[in-house]
Amino acid sequence: MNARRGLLFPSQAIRRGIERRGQHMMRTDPLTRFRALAESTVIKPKTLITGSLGQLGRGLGTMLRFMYGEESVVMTDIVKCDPNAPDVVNYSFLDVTNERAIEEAVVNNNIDTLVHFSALLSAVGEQNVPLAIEVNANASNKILEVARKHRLKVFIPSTIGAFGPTTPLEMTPDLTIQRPRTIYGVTKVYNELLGEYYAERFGVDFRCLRFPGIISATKPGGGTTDYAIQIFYDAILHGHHKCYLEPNTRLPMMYDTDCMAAIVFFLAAQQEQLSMRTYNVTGFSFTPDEIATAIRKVMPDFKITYENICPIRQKIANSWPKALADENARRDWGWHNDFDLDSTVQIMFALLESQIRPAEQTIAHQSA
Ligand SMILES: NC(=O)C1=CN([C@@H]2O[C@H](COP(=O)(O)OP(=O)(O)OC[C@H]3O[C@@H](n4cnc5c(N)ncnc54)[C@H](O)[C@@H]3O)[C@@H](O)[C@H]2O)C=CC1
Ligand SMILES: CC(=O)[C@H](N)C(=O)O
Repeated sequence: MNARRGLLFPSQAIRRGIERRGQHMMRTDPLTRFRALAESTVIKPKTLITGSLGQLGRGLGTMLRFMYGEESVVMTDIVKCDPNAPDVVNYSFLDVTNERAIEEAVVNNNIDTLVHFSALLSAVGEQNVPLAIEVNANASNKILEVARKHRLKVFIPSTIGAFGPTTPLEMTPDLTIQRPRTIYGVTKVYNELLGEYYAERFGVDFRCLRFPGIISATKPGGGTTDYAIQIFYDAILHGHHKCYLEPNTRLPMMYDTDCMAAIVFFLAAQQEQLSMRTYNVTGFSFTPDEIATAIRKVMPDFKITYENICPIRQKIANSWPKALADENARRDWGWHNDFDLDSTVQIMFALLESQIRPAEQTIAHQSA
């Protein structure tokens, strides 16, 4: 499940991704929105990202650099980073289970905003429950304490995994039953409640978005929605994806750039605009059968088969919302998504073709 570690990673930088995203965005205009937001921000944020070498961290680091400059981001994680990785800047080791180390990084870098991405996702969390509690819950106590002491804005993402089988699963609202049955979900509900408590009790500017599965041209970290990324790698490399979920499993998803937009626009919103601290945001919903149909519009011979259903991930997926209601985010701070399923398929093919094909050509050249 930790497939990202040994597999293709976006090599020729996110720079190329940003350019391509930019071309694509000209149609829908978010790049202009990002620029306009940056230009209208008088005091540029200085952000420390934990778990920044994961699926979401590199993209956010790139977006923040693009908006606020090279020195606006400090990227941290516990894994070794390729010194030539063009999408990683100002990188240092930071284990979020160590409160003193978090505090030192904040003080030494004059940080005003913490984005806390470190986590074990839903499937890997089930394989190591004590570690999931340590990283997903106990580390959040430390992050919030540092935020309280140093008066930081703090963003901790939540997830559709914070809901469970007793939640109304069609158009799930912000406030509803939350009885998740995974350790991932339990710790995410804890984060939501603890952050809201710190906001109320100590005035910490805590902000949280419940994301659906995020689709990006970066390898995923061991979740239930990972198939919706792996399917593109498999399509390009093999023309065939063996899906671990059943064909009619409907889940909400969102394209990467919309996820980054949600974070930067939510963080830039004035506190008075926010009627809540934890909002749902979403893109679009589909089943494995439906994404396969969308891929066939680009690759008519693409095949999907359902030979290796994963009982753990299937059970988790069955307990998650099929679609999220996000009208509160839309109303309060102007959230909207720009990407639908078809535009996500198009941009994923464009980005992954440029990652994978040159790598294949290099290998062919070396072995000739
Ligand atoms: N990717 C998705 O579809 C979604 C992600 N989220 C949330 O967004 C956040 C980021 O997710 P991803 O980037 O996908 O996760 P990921 O699994 O790709 O990355 C997590 C990172 O945390 C790091 N980490 C683990 N233990 C650590 C420790 N002790 N100290 C510091 N870093 C540590 C890992 O090395 C890894 O790079 C997570 O909180 C996740 O719950 C929420 C909903 C959807
Ligand atoms: C939706 C998520 O939180 C994540 N992608 C997972 O599947 O665990």
